[in-house]
Amino acid sequence: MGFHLCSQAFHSTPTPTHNQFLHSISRGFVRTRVSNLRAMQQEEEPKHLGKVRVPHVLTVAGSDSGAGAGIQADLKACSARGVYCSTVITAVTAQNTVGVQGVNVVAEDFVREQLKSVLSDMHPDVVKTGMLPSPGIIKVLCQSLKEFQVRVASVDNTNFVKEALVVDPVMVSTSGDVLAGPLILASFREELLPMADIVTPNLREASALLDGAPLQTVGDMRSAAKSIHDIGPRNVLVKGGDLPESSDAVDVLFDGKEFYEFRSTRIITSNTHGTGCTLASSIAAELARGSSVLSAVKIAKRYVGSALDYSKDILIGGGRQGPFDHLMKLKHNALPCMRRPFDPSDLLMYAVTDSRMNKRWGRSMSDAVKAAIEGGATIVQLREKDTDTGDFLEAAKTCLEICRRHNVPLLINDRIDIALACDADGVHIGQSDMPARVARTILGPDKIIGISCKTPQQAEKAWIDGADYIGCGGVYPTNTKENNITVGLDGLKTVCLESKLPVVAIGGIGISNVRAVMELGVPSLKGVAVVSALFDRECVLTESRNLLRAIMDSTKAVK
Ligand SMILES: Nc1ncnc2c1ncn2[C@@H]1O[C@H](COP(=O)(O)OP(=O)(O)OP(=O)(O)O)[C@@H](O)[C@H]1O
Ligand SMILES: Cc1ncc(CO)c(N)n1
Ligand SMILES: [Mg+2]
Repeated sequence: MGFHLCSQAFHSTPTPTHNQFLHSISRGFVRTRVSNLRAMQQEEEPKHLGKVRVPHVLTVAGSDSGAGAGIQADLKACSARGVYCSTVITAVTAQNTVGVQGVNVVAEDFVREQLKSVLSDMHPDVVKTGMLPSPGIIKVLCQSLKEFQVRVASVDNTNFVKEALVVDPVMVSTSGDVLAGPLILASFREELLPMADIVTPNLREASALLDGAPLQTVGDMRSAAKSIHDIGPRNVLVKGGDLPESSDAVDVLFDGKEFYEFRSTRIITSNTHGTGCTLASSIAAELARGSSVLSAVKIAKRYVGSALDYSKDILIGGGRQGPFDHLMKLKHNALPCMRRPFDPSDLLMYAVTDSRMNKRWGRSMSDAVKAAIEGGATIVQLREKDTDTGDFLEAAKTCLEICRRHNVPLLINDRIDIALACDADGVHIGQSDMPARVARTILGPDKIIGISCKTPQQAEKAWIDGADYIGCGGVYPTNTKENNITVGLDGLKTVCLESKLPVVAIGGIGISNVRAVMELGVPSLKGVAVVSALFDRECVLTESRNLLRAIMDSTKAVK
């Protein structure tokens, strides 16, 4: 009740919006005129100065308690595509991987109130509809769209356009559950479809919208698309996810003139719950970002295919049809050995690989890594300057398995692409590589970033840019790096004293001089990084054991 009292504020006539402005202008000028208007609004309202308007989809759909389809799928798909998503909920379903156990329809007046709240204030670029459980709710929706003058701009397949209406005529899900009965067919046909820029029925829904004859071939999908187009929507996409005996997942688009077939390899998986909602909301997201219908469908289909492929082997629920992972993140976090946060003491004995040395001694990258870890390496960096990218990636995946088994972090030198592709724990970058701040944005908040620094100024910048540690050197002359200036023990000490980040010393360090380095005794100095001392030797395991002992002895001596 409290909410209803508060909502009084909304009951005044809405102020003129850019929708009303758009209403008065002709097709084709939409893009420029919208931006002019936005500029005008920003001039009038200084509070908008310096702010950016983000692409925005409003979804009008049902909630799925299992969160694979419906509103939840729409939110995740839009977020994955970098688009804001507001939500008007039409029904709450009790649903899981087994099926739909119950449906609670939201009162028409309250659907109207939600629509008013969003449309009077937030101006979405695209409205996408999903489950509309009653003819009354469809009526309310169509009235609100008209009242707030949504969908007054036109979409054609060449211009960039905003303000589109995407209708996913949810009736029967892939699991066979009926989400909206035949009563709503007439409302779809008579009221909503004629307003739609694109409608996206699956096979059963396309058949229900027509004469009920089942669709069994791509030819049937084409004729259905054409007949549904006659009802009024500008574009029809008939989805073939459920086409029997098809090795491809084929969707057919008809724009009133041409047919387009979108084919992708069918992913063999039972995690397909919500593919339809996801496809429609990602089409809406791409339209909101300014794509044409054709490229929106192409990108959305590619996105659904990648998410299904990524999610093939995830297990959620015990039913026939599981959800998939829209953000493509879950699997990484579920590996048998959970990743732990970076701990500066990981820097104690830091092993850096070198492909030329491994070649010289006839060992693979993964054999070298395994021996170093078994000898006590506390962190590993793959530094492969002359290995082909494909081979590097495969070797990195193998090394990562070894590292995870031993709970040792694995970093990649320079190659952020390789680190992302194999989901390594982080990267180590130099002063002339990708700027650390950009690397942090790409890699996200969790990955470890280390930066090579020779001066206190560089160490300060590394801290500001969000690095986790710095590597300081060369401490001694080394031949693993050409033209490298040697900073010496004094240079190392100066940087360590100033650095707010933990430091690992690097450059020409081995069993003979490690004591001199560790005996500097500066608290930020956490360990030594070594290349030749481990890998340019006959037995990596023995060298690692001996070096670790020397490091431990010298740290004890300091204490
Ligand atoms: N196994 C699969 N592999 C690849 N793409 C698929 C697969 N299943 C569905 N798709 C694609 O997913 C999109 C949605 O199609 P689908 O026919 O499954 O919709 P839907 O039945 O409305 O979905 P749902 O009811 O499960 O939400 C289409 O682009 C389709 O080609
Ligand atoms: C709430 C809801 N909307 C749509 C679908 C279609 O998959 C579903 N299963 N549940
Ligand atoms: Mg399906």
